[in-house]
Amino acid sequence: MDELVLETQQWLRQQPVENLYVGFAIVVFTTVFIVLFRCLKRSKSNTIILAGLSSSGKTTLFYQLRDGSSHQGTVTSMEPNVDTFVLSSEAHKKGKVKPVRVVDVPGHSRLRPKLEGFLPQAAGLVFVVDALDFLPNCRATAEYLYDVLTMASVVKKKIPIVIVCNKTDKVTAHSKEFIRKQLEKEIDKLRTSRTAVSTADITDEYTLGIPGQPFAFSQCHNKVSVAEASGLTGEISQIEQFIRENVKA
Ligand SMILES: Nc1nc2c(ncn2[C@@H]2O[C@H](COP(=O)(O)OP(=O)(O)OP(=O)(O)O)[C@@H](O)[C@H]2O)c(=O)[nH]1
Ligand SMILES: [Mg+2]
Repeated sequence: MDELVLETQQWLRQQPVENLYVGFAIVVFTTVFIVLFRCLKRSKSNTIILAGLSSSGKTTLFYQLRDGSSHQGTVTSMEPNVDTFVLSSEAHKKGKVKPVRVVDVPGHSRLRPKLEGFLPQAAGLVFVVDALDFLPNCRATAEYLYDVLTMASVVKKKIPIVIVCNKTDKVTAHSKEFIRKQLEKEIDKLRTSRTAVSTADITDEYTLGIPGQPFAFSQCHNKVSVAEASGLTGEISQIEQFIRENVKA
């Protein structure tokens, strides 16, 4: 060890002083660059998006995440709710807790296009499904989810998605396994009909799954998981876990 230090010192003495300055400058620049790059990367990726059909419970979940209460009596949202806050469940934690920027995109079909504007900054997307009133909305839910899964930024950035079966406080709510299977079946049907129409004119639409195999969420390039929650009673731990996995503290 000592020999190595001596050899290094000798070698350094033999070098022209300019070389040493240049070497030192390179080390400093690289360090600054790495630190800046990390800061920029981090500051970009604390956005979590809530999307899903109207009435699925996004705004209720938004308030539950922020305030720990459901603010009884939400109405259909006409504008996205955007706020940056420390999750209510983490507010008591001492030390540094990273705030999360949560965007609640209204489910009304005319307001849905606003989703695309938020996607480039998204660290994760929570797709909220009404597990109570699921069957009549199954097709519409699958269509919206299909659109989300084939959006260019979701595919290219591999944005992780959690499908949240909400309203599980009611006994008649469907299980997450049932909802997952129904959505996979419905997306499988959509895949066949949509690729038949599109091939030529829609260029930025990505095809889903593996051709010739029934569609499953596990075939997506981004991580797609399924969870349960109740925005009304505050059972949102699975959503909080998803947020913490994707917005590092
Ligand atoms: N039982 C039950 N009802 C819920 C739950 N979450 C929301 N609701 C009810 O569902 C209705 C719609 O909730 P919102 O949060 O306004 O739905 P949204 O997804 O924001 O709807 P848009 O703003 O139209 O896109 C409200 O009457 C809520 O009280 C839940 O976990 N359980
Ligand atoms: Mg709303």
